[in-house]
Amino acid sequence: MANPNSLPLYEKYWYKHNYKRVLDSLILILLLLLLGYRVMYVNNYSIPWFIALICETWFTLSWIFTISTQWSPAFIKTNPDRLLQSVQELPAVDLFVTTADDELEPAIITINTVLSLLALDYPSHKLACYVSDDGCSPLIFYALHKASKFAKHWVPFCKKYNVQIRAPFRYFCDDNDCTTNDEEFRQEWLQMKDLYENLSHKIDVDPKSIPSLLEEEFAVFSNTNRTNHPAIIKVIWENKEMAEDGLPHLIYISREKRPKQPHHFKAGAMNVLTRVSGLITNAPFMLNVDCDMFVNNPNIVMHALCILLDSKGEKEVAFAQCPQQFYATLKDDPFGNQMAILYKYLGAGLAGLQGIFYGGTNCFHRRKVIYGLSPDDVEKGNNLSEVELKQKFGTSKELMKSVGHALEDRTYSASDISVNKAVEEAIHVASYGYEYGTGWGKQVGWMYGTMTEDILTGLTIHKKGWRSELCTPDPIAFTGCAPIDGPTCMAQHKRWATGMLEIFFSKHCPVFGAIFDKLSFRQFLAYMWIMNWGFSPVAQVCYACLVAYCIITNSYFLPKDWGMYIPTAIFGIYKVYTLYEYLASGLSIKAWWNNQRMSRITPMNAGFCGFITVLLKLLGISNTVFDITKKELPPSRDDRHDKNAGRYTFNESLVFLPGTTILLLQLTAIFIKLFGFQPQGLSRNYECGLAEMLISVYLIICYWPFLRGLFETGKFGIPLSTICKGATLTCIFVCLSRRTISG
Ligand SMILES: O=c1ccn([C@@H]2O[C@H](COP(=O)(O)OP(=O)(O)O[C@H]3O[C@H](CO)[C@@H](O)[C@H](O)[C@H]3O)[C@@H](O)[C@H]2O)c(=O)[nH]1
Ligand SMILES: [Mn+2]
Repeated sequence: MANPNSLPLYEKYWYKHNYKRVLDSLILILLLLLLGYRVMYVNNYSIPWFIALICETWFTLSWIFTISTQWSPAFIKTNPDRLLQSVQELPAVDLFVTTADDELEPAIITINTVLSLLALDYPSHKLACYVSDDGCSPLIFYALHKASKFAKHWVPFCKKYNVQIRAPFRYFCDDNDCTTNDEEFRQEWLQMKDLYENLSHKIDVDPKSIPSLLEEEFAVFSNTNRTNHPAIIKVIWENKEMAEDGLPHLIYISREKRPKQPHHFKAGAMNVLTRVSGLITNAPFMLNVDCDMFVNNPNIVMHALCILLDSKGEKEVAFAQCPQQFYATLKDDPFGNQMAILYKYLGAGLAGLQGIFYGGTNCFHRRKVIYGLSPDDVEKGNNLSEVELKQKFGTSKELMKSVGHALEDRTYSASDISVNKAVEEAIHVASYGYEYGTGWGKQVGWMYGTMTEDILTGLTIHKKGWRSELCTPDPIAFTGCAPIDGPTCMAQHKRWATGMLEIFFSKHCPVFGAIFDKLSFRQFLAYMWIMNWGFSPVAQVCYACLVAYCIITNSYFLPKDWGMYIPTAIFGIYKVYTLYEYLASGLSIKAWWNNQRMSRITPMNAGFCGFITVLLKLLGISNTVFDITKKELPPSRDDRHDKNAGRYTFNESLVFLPGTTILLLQLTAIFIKLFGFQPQGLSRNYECGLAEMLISVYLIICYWPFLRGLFETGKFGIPLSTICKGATLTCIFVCLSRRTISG
């Protein structure tokens, strides 16, 4: 407990962005004006008019979500030096890492993340690292084994020389040579580099050869495969003496999986981690990271605890989320997925509301909040009866006891813990049947039913009235890898769009949260902003089709007289304004343009497919799955200058079909117009004008990577089958459009 009289452990400051408010409002006024104009003047009750009205109304709503979210940005400053004075004893923190596939998530990446966690600047006996492996991979287990041996040298080295980047692959990457005169350091540095290279060679093995390498340890992995195996929990390293400068416990967990039994993807893995750690260390705080997100600021636990242990924060703040940032990124953000501007404005905007969304990784949670406690319950403590505990948390007596402890803020003392004894019970709570009929995934833990368990879990917490904080120390807390190819970016975005819609069409919909629960109104609008990742693609696709339709049928949907100034002004102001934001953040014009064009490409392909996927799910035709994002080590120095780095790539996936179709449609429309194949005979006032043509050309420019893809082969080309499907859809569209006017 923090001393209530001490100085605040963190303070909040507000940005002054008056110019931004003026521009945001100006665009909103223009959008409303456009809607007004449409209703008053271009009102011809035609289909294009109606579709345009709906799309533009949606764009206006989207803009309201956006400006409300970024209206009052804030940031916080943490004071870790005050922390030690204000608490008697630092609390324990459990560290969770999830991995699920040793091919898409190479073992070397996972162990680097683990090593960076083991080397955190925090008393080691207060930390315990749990790695959940949903792939049940002996390779990951073997690599962790080897990594824990290396850690015995690595962790003291980092602490002795106060190394900042404690993931060895980044520390020893080829831009980072040892250039010091300190001979002792040089020697140790070289030795460490050698040890690390040795480690990476050792784990770079054929997974099939692992059994012989692990011998008796391997017995548990025999006859297992990733979808059919019992729970495996192995203590790889135990800090038996509970030494402050030793190594934290390191525990490997692969929860039980059986064919056809739902396992709820990452959320399921997180719940097993929560239960298993509850039995072993039961720390009041839990940090969770994805396997690629290593620690970039070794002091981060202290910063996060400033928020969570502050006398005010303790009562109000449920979790401290650090931004997702990326290392060794491609220059100028060619895939528009580095999210720098997003965090800067929308992240800060959320920080000024009820709080940042939970992002699935880089987040410090309070265990009791994950166990379902609301701010009102805090004073009361654990008021659950045994029956309720059993109903919510399952039948394990040991677990119920540990939950009771957590809810009452009573922590285990070091002597309570016998890691090996707890493992037996842990295997029980990691079995697939354990959750059956309990509250896991519904009332407590990470929430089920969506591909974006992070947003839903955060929403459930905010709905109870908790707040959250964005923790942005310098240097930044964690960095990970951003996808560097077209298909991976699309798959990731499609999953997000799908997940948002799954939440929206469930009983967890933020609308109910605002009406019946304690979601503040503007936080609700912020959640709508992110839910819109699933809806706005539909409006965008309709608009794009509408443009082509008008050109093909020689009709119009945009104003012809002075009214044309309204959309022109919206477009112009928006472009200049976003460009300014990029330049002011030190980003390039190219980065701005890449993001502009990707904000047309990604939603219209991945987002639109996400929408269709959810539609199919709602109709009961198919179910949604979590496609894991491929993680790659950053390219070496030579490959980085490869001229193809950052070029858009494609694969056979249907996710590229909407974009291909839209491009072909625009090309066909322009062709029809240029060669005069449009139907004639309408009065000039009703004909398709320049404006429709310009939008169509703009879309083609945005789709430049696809246009190139039409003529390329290999991974840079759009597969012929996708082109054929796109062409067929285009023909159907053109024929149907013509029908509407002749018929
Ligand atoms: O069945 C599964 C599937 C995934 N994971 C893990 O979940 C994490 C996130 O998966 P990833 O493929 O890296 O997804 P991203 O798109 O990079 O993840 C973002 O979006 C996810 C929600 O869609 C969040 O869970 C993540 O934290 C957030 O970083 C990884 O560590 C995986 O190993 C599992 O443990 N079990
Ligand atoms: Mn990721």
